[in-house]
Amino acid sequence: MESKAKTTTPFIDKGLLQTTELYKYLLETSVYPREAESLKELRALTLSHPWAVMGTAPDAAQFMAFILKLINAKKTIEIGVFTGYSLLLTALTIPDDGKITAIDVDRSAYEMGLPVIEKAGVKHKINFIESEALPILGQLLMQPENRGTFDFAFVDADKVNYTNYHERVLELLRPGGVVIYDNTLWGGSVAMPEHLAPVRMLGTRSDAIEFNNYLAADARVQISQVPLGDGITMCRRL
Ligand SMILES: C[S@@+](CC[C@H](N)C(=O)[O-])C[C@H]1O[C@@H](n2cnc3c(N)ncnc32)[C@H](O)[C@@H]1O
Repeated sequence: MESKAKTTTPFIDKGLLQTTELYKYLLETSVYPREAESLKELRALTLSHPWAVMGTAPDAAQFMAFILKLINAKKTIEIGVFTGYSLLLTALTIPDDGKITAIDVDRSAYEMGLPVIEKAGVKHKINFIESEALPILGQLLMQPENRGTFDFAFVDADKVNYTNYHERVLELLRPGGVVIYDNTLWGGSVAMPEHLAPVRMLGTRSDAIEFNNYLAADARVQISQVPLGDGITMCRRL
């Protein structure tokens, strides 16, 4: 009888980030020494928020700044602002006449980081919209001047909607534009057997697994899964 066992593609194990020490080394050697003072301040301020863990990881953010510069991003959108670490990073990186449409249901967290953003002199680049993201994306798409005009998007909100965001963001991006999704490895739980994954992670774990498979099969984008922070997936619109 034919075996039903799942075949695995042979692979060479180059998984490097196996220890907390290695992650600390990466942060302390390459990330913190190059992190802007205002970003350090915002990160420190955010530690007093009960959901501080939600802030974008500085190593992933540093990579995001690299991409923003590489593609000369000027018109960007962010879904999921929280206290504004990734927002401030984007605002510091794009040119002075660049614009960020930033959407979050929670204005209070944004307001916590706002004094740091103001002090950094980049608030004029930000249009913060307090709302559920999907209706705003729908409104943006109704205006023809927005379609295919965004250089960059960062999506870091409710994972259950990532597929919905992807469909809309792709219509906003210009060809060659980039969207980055955060938390696509969800604490490593995507590769754990379900019974071993912490119960509190199960819902988002299955959202992330579904979304990762969906992106892997999406011929409209070039993708790269980058194991920085909590896992980010970079997609370039073809
Ligand atoms: C992981 S945090 C974002 C972290 C942020 N990028 C940073 O660097 O600190 C997720 C944010 O998404 C927001 N959010 C969750 N669901 C949302 C939705 N449906 N529409 C808009 N924002 C949402 C939450 O209020 C929260 O502030």
